[in-house]
Amino acid sequence: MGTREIRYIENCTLLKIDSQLNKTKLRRRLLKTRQSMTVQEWREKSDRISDQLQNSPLFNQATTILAYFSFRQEPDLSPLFTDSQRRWGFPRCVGKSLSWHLWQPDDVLQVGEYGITEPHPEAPTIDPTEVDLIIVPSVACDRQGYRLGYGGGYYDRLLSSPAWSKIPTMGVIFDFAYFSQLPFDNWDKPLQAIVSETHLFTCN
Ligand SMILES: Nc1nc2c(c(=O)[nH]1)N(C=O)[C@@H](CNc1ccc(C(=O)N[C@@H](CCC(=O)O)C(=O)O)cc1)CN2
Ligand SMILES: Nc1ncnc2c1ncn2[C@@H]1O[C@H](COP(=O)(O)OP(=O)(O)OP(=O)(O)O)[C@@H](O)[C@H]1O
Repeated sequence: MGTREIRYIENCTLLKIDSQLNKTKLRRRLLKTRQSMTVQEWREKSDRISDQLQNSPLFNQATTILAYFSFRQEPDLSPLFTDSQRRWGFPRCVGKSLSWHLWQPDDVLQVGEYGITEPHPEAPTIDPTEVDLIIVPSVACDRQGYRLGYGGGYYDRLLSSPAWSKIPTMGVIFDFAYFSQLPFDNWDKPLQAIVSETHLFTCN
């Protein structure tokens, strides 16, 4: 291999490390901002996000929706989960993957890995062919639909697998976490839409 190729590979490696460092720094800053919201501000903004969702065609056309239980002051969409016209699925962390289970109000919940609320492992599982929409919890999103998560790669892996990759995805954030451009890596898969308390963005 010539010097030029070696330099190219070194530069790619450096760019990759740099993007990871930037992601880590940005993640830390945004999580701090999110957790500095008062509970009242969090409740009000979360409810406005639920209203925005209910105005979106992707949401209105969906019967089976994958969502999440709010953790670390993520937008709390739980008022929507009582809508009995829809089927709601929630994730359990199983090793490096997510397993998806149906959940209805009054079904038992438990605390899983990372302290996140999860459905019971024996709750009925959901197959990707049944899913109309994946609501993706995000630390930040950008105009192109790129997303910053907690760094576990769970949604990156899910959305890169053929069975799941065709399902429409919608990122959920508060306005302060919307950017024109986030650092991204070659494994990141852009989202189709993003919802915040004031906007419903369709990504290119
Ligand atoms: N509400 C909710 N549920 C979710 C997700 C989410 O983003 N939100 N996930 C979306 O993926 C999965 C959980 N992913 C997570 C990944 C990492 C950490 C975490 O605490 N990481 C440590 C660093 C760990 C390390 O360095 O290895 C940290 O941030 O301190 C938490 C959740 C599944 N369930
Ligand atoms: N398709 C994939 N297959 C295998 N590993 C992957 C894949 N996508 C991402 N990863 C791994 O996951 C790790 C986390 O990636 P990244 O920092 O982009 O996470 P994130 O998007 O913030 O997290 P999450 O998806 O859990 O919310 C990376 O170390 C990466 O190597």
